[in-house]
Amino acid sequence: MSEMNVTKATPIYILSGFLGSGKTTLLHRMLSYWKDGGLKPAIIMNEIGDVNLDGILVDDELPMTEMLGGCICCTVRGDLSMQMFELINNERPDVIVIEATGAANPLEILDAVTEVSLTAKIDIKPMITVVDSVHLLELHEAQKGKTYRLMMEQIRCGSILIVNKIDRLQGKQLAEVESLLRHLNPFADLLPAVKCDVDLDRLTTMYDPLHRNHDHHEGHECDCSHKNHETTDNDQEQGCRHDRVNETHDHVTVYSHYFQGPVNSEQFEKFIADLPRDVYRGKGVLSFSDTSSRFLFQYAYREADYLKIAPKGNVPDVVVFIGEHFDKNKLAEQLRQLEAIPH
Ligand SMILES: Nc1nc2c(ncn2[C@@H]2O[C@H](COP(=O)(O)OP(=O)(O)OP(=O)(O)O)[C@@H](O)[C@H]2O)c(=O)[nH]1
Repeated sequence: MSEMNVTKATPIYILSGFLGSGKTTLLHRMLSYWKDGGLKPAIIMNEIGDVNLDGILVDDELPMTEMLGGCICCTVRGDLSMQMFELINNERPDVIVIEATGAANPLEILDAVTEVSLTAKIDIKPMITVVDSVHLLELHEAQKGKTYRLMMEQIRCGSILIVNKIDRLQGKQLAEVESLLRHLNPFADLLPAVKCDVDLDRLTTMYDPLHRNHDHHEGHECDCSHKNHETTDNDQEQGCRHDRVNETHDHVTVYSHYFQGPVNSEQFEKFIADLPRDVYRGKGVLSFSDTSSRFLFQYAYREADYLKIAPKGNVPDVVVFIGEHFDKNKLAEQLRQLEAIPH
């Protein structure tokens, strides 16, 4: 067993939410909360532009990695693994919080973050989406455009929805926003707030950390302006897609399994072949009891791929699965059984 297998997993919080919704406001609250609790948080800030104005206000003593000039869900995505690996190894933070750009597609961020599981032991916490309640109501009225579609995506992927800026709502508008959010994402917890002032004890402990909501049929819809997406007549169609999506509130689950020891390759391949259809993505680094090399494992659309690798440093043996509604306890049990087989 490598040393990494016994080190504690670093909790990772992902803050999603549309531009100006209040992510940085929440980030500051979370950082103060952890610091007051004697913990060392680290920050990964992502900006599409080349300057990180939000970062200027972050306490100098806290480790911060700035990923500028692109969106972590697409253009600078490849850098995330390395940056997070270095942050964990060099700074040994107690917790990492990632503030994504408002234009980022949340499932793509999740996919990028799970890649880090292959090099460092991490515990991906439920995604927190900050919703600008006023902006949501406005966009919902129009029900079209990329902004609306991306906001819907961020709402669907959040396990916790912070219903922010309620000071700017009037009359029955809060009830209206809450009902809309419950309709769009019946699985999430709603936390109404002004300036993201929520109970952080609750925020950091609530919910099953491995469950999220998502409909993956939507595909990648990053709204980064630098990617030159054009607004088309299809934007009207996206309003229709939104209705379709509402019928299928799929519940995205991530399961990371850090192996205690090598497993038999044929049995592992059989386990993969028998994976439920609801598991649609897998990746990992594996040591097999019957091969001398280690392997990088990839799984997508029911195709598995194994590539011989010789990773440098303490790379854990791990597999990560992303899917909808699959029973992660069952997968965990099956993998434990594979580990228990004598070789
Ligand atoms: N009225 C009101 N304003 C708020 C609230 N929360 C945040 N703001 C303001 O909204 C603006 C944007 O807040 P940020 O926390 O920077 O939002 P963000 O999501 O990080 O913004 P980007 O980094 O541009 O994506 C700031 O001027 C905040 O002071 C709120 O509950 N009510």
